[in-house]
Amino acid sequence: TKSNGGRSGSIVAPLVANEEGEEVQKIDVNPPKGTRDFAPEDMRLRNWLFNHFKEVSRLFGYEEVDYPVLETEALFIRKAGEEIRDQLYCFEDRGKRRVALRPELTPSLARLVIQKGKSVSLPLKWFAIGQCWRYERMTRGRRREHYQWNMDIIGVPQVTAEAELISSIVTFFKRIGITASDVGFKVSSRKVLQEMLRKYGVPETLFGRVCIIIDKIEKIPIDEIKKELGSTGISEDAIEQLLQVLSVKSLDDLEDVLGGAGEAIADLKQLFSLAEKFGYSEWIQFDASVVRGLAYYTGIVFEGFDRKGNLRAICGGGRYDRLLPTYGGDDIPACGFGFGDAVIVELLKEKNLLPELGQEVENIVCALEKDLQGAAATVATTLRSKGQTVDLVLESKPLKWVFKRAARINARRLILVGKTEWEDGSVSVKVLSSGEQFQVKLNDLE
Ligand SMILES: CC(=O)Nc1cnc2ccccc2c1
Repeated sequence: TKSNGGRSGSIVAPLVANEEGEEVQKIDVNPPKGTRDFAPEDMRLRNWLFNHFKEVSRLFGYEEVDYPVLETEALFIRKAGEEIRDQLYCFEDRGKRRVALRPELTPSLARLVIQKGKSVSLPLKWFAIGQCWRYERMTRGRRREHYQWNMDIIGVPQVTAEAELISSIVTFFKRIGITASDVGFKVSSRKVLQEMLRKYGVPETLFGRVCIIIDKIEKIPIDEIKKELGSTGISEDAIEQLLQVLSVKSLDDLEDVLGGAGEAIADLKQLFSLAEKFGYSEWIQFDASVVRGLAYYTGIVFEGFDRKGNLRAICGGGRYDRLLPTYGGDDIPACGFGFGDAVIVELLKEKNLLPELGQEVENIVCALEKDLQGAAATVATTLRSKGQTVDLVLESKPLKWVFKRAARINARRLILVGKTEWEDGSVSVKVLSSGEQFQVKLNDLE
């Protein structure tokens, strides 16, 4: 294979002749850089995963929504220095409009909630599974698209909302065989930072930016973090105190630093007590260093991690009470999470929990001679009308070929349409697992 993954891009593609004998460029049959095809086997795994997402969302009473993958660029323009902004897949369309492929779903949710206005009654519990995009300049071979499952609760200010969201993710993990010894949730609240910044007189307007810088605490050297914080105008002393509070190991220690009166402590205590009631205490731990990399979070934030520490965050979410007003919407509280389709598959591979999903067809129907092709079509249609899945052999093929195909598509039964049987409306059936063979009237076949 060529160094560029077989892409014809820069290397001159071989010339091939078309029907008219003209020399044409062989097209690049690979999908665009950073994107994936879903051939049948991949699509079966994707559907298995998404069906679990949907089943959990239904269990929790959430309604499915969706939005265009294309949005105005303005929906995602935030000045907090987020990576998601630097990698926005944006362009000018033919109408000279600035547009973008969505990098996440939450802004679209906010837009739709505002659009619906008074016509919807709160609280709203919505879920979506949508493809999200990013454009990385020097793509490090990283993907430019992934699918995200989102669940959001709009209109509930209490921490019971965040507690329920975490419960839905725990429910999902349990369904696919992931346990609390495989993964956990780091939980904190951005109100910790908010209260610290207030204590040091740092203007609220810097809140988002400070969070984004601190989210990089494990990705870039601490001196770089301090430098970036300093460049926002925060004093050295305040920076020291901030970083100090982020290394606090327990809620009690946090209470010593913040005092017991603040909302951060109250929220976190309530969340941990609700975790008990939801039955997922063993899944969550307080971790003051969790801030998440999206500017709009304002309260509880959480992220799912693999306890072996080999993988990036599995999922993440939190409260975003100020997002709707930033788009000119009413002051409606909200919280939600995003769960990508990539890391979870890596985790399942590591745990050997990937399901074995083969094609499943009940019947393969085949005419034993050319002029019975119509009869075979009738047999297939009769079975299909009874809800039976049928692979109809569409051209005359030797029996050997039919048996091979039957095995490949994992058919349960082979239905042969032969001349003599068909004269009295019968077909012959071969159960492929047992080899059992019998004749039956078509109308008695189910
Ligand atoms: C592990 C992975 O595929 N991450 C990923 C892939 N594509 C994205 C596209 C948009 C935003 C975030 C993305 C994140």
